[in-house]
Amino acid sequence: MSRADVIAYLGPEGTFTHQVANILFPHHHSMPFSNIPDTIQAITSNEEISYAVVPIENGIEGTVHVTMDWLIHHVHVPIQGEFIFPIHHALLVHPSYSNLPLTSFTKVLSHPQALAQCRHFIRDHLSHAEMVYTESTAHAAMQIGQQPEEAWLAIGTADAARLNQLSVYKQGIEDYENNHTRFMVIGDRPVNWHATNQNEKLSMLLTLPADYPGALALILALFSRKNLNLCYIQSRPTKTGLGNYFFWIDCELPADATDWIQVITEIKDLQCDVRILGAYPSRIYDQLMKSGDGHLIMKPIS
Ligand SMILES: O=C(O)C(=O)Cc1ccccc1
Repeated sequence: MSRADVIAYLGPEGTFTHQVANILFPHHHSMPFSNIPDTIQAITSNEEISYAVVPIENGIEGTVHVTMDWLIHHVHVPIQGEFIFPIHHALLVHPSYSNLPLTSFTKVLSHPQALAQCRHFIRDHLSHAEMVYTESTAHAAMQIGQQPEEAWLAIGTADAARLNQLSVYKQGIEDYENNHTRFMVIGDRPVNWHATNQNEKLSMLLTLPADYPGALALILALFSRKNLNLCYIQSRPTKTGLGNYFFWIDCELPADATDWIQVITEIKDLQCDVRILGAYPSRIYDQLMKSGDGHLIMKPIS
């Protein structure tokens, strides 16, 4: 199998990331990894893997810190694309317990992001149950499927219910209706998403010079001067000491944007360290279209 054939995703089968990998790469083989660091690391450690798909940000719970930190500190492989996907959580149960009231369940298992996105539901209906964090939602589904003697619940996808012979106790338990997660595609080669302009977003990591009052404000003004729209900014610890941060910044790149290279030069002139994390296309699930063979494909941008 050649390097370009396999997509790494946060597994096991039936995770949200698996759904995204199938939509983005319908003709590729995919391979599950048991946690986010292993999924990202697979790009450098496993020759078969050409891209890794991982969640990075959610509209309710915010940044997936482990993804961001792994890309900052451990694997220097560029971002090649982003995909925004709607997230609807289902409450999953072993079929023998599907008629029990919620008060009978002693544990609710899921990925920390999923539990956090359903916090209101859990507070209102499952405050008596112990919350158990798992590496992924499908991992939680698998665990309750393997322990039929326990009255436990999992939060995850309806796919995970089917794959683990579970029932859906309740659908759509996320706290807010408009729940989307941003997934990143990491790899060494650009993706081919039928775009006329491949680079629509730019991600970078900045380290501000020490003792330079107003450095961040000056940098943000440089983007503004070139009319580059910032869409995300997040500070993350450098892990070298309290108070030391990297700034992860995303900006939009309009079709005619050539100014960004100049902005980077100007940022560096302020004694700032800049690492480009990727210049890449961004796609939204709701704007996909069906191809001739029934697969969802990326619409060409106009
Ligand atoms: O655990 C999963 O299914 C994942 O793909 C991670 C995740 C968890 C919750 C929302 C979006 C992605």
